[in-house]
Formats: sequence, structure tokens, C-alpha cells
Amino acid sequence: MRPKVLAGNWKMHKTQQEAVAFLQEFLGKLVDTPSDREIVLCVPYTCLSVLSKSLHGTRVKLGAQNVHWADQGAFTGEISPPMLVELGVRYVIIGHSERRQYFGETDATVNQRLKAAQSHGLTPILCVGETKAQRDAGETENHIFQQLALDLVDVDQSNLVIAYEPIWAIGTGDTCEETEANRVIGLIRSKLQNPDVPIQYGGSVNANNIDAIMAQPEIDGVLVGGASLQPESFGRIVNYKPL
Ligand SMILES: O=C[C@H](O)COP(=O)(O)O
Repeated sequence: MRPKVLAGNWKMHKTQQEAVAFLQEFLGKLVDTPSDREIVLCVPYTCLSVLSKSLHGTRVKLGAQNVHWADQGAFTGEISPPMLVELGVRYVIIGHSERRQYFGETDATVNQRLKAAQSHGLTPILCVGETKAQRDAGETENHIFQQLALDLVDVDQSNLVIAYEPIWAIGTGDTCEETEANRVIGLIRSKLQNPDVPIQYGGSVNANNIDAIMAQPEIDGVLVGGASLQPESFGRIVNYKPL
């Protein structure tokens, strides 16, 4: 049985004070959450230290939103794997489409980041997905297969989560039909050496569509942006009800 991984990606939202206030309310919503679910909060670097302390002794795992491949060095603005490990970080998002689109991440640097994260015991959440133009041109499968082929070179598939995030569904309210997300995720799985890699769906997941998404057999969890910012909506997401 593949684990269910429900991760929030706060992107560039929340000060430390706001993060602590979120957590106080959110933890209260986990009292009856089934134990088969892994709950992760991927927060801004500036919130890691305070949340590391606040999450101690809870079931919520701490995640970051990117990591450099070197342990240290002259890389202004970057954060290394040992820096994350020291703060109790367990997961790290790598290759999010916003990093690829706005900050020049390539499949080659994504691959380097994945291997470095794993070599320090971090579990990467690798994001892949197509643009609207690629989907309209019938290029979805080829694009994703190419991302996987380049990103996963020499990557350990026993310590990996993949998130299928169609770019046109991110932050738009235009959620990918759950059966279509299930289809693409099945295709992603067919390209993996390890069929037990948990594969998430991401893109306008919310409290209203989570039950239908999680009812799909290939979908092992979700990567949630906007709806992870409020304790109420993210609480409902982690407490999804299997249909
Ligand atoms: O990492 C999360 C995704 O980019 C989805 O964001 P969203 O839930 O706001 O659409």
C-alpha cells in the first residue's frame, strides 16, 4: 500500500508570527485524522526554525520549497541540504513550475538538487507538469516523460515523491478533471522503476474537490497551494473522506 502524502506549499506566504498562529489552529484539526496519512507543511525558509520547534512531538512533517546541490559555497541566496537537515526538515519540493518558469530552473539543475537532497536523507517532492499550450498541442505525455527522463537520472526511487501539477491548473481554480489526473499519474507510474513511489496531484485542490481526487486509485496525495494557507481548508483536506 502506497502512503498518502498530503502536503501544503505555502509558497511566499506567512511571516513567522502568522505561521505559528496557523499551526495552533491547524493542530487542533488533527485529533481524528487517520494515521495512514503523512501530513507535510512546505514553508518559507524564514518559518522553518520556529515551525521546527512548534512541530516537535506532532505528526506534521516539515518541508522546504527548494534546496541547492552543494553543501556550502559562494551561492548567494541559496540554501544547502545540511542547513535544512539541521532544522528538522524532512521533505523538500524540487522543480516546482514556478521555479522553472520564473527562476530558470532546468531539468539538469533539478536533477542535481534531487540527488543532493537524497544524499542528505531529505525526501524530494519532484514536480512535473505541462503548460496549457502543451496540453492543447497534444504534448502532455511527451513533455512529462521527457521531464522524468532528465530529472530522474541516478535518482533513488525508494526515497521520492512525485507531484503531477498541470501548470494551467495552478492557482486558477481550473482543477484538472480527477479522472484525467488519474490517467496521467498512471502513465507517470508506468515510467518509474519503482511503482511504489507516491504520486500526488496538485493544482487548485480545495476542501470541496479533495474527496473526489483522493478517490482515484492512482492518486496518492495532493500538493496544495492556496488552500493550505487556511487551517480550516487544509484541515478539511488532510481529513478527506474516502468515497
Ligand atoms: O504547489 C502547489 C501548487 O502549485 C498548487 O497551487 P494551488 O493549490 O494554489 O493551485
